[in-house]
Amino acid sequence: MHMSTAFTSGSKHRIAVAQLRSTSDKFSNLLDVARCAGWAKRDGAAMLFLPECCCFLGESASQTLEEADPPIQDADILILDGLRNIARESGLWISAGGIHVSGAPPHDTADPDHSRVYNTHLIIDCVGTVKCLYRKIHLFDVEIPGQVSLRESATTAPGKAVKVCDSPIGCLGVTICYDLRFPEMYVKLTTQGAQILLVPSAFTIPTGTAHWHTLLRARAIENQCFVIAAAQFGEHNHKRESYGHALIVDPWGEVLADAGGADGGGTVSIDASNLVTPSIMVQEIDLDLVTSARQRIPIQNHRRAAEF
Ligand SMILES: O=C(O)CNC(=O)[C@H](CS)NC(=O)CCC(=O)C(=O)O
Repeated sequence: MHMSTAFTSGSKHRIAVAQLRSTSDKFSNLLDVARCAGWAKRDGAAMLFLPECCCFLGESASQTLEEADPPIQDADILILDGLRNIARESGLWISAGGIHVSGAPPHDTADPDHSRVYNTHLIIDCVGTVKCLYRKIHLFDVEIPGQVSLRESATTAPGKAVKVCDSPIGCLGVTICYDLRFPEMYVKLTTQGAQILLVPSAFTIPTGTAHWHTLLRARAIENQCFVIAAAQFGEHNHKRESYGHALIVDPWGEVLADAGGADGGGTVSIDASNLVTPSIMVQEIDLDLVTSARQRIPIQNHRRAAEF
């Protein structure tokens, strides 16, 4: 079992959670990330959380494949180097909720030219070292007629390993977006010591409107963890728009901060017309709330899954 928090001193930590409108312009996206890091540092945060597609959101499958970062061990990596430099310069730890990394196996091994990417969530420390690399396991292949049509597996190969990562703010359970709908994954992460579940996302508007808050609060309540969900918001290109509502939920299920969306509803902005990207929400979280939620209702001791 992975026990947490060699680094944490005290139970209270300031975090910054970003809401971005990323496009296929990597330099502009990295500038937005750098601005967020500057604000997070100014406001005394220890760690910055970025959404899925934080540095690139493609306009087509072929563009996503062509523009992916090369595998992590290679030298010249535009996005990873940019993120590392931002972490070093700001002294922040960074959760980069999703970047595309090439080198994944093709759909069809008989067609090796058609390779794919891994949708990769990196945890980078304050000196620029990659502390954790998680490859998205559940891929969003969903067709809701007239509303949503996305086939992530056309560009992306699934990962196979769940990951927890120690950090200065606690033990992180590292996931991405659509993983949110698979609760067994979060139980596993919590059993491995996670205190804070990360769900960086680029949710669609119809599915976000119907499910986002409920699913995030459920994962927080049933695992008695904080949930941090950085988010994409707004129009990325003529085909793609995201729901927004970057969220911070405490282990009792209370929404501590909500960045809002086109439907309003945020705790930070008064109304939807005030929403800007990039933006961050800075919030203090207290890990004692994890302990107290687990003392109040000892779910972990009552689990009987092995018996049925
Ligand atoms: O473009 C990329 O490569 C990044 N990947 C995404 O944006 C992914 C797959 S298309 N989006 C989701 O998983 C949305 C899930 C969702 O909206 C839900 O579960 O309802």
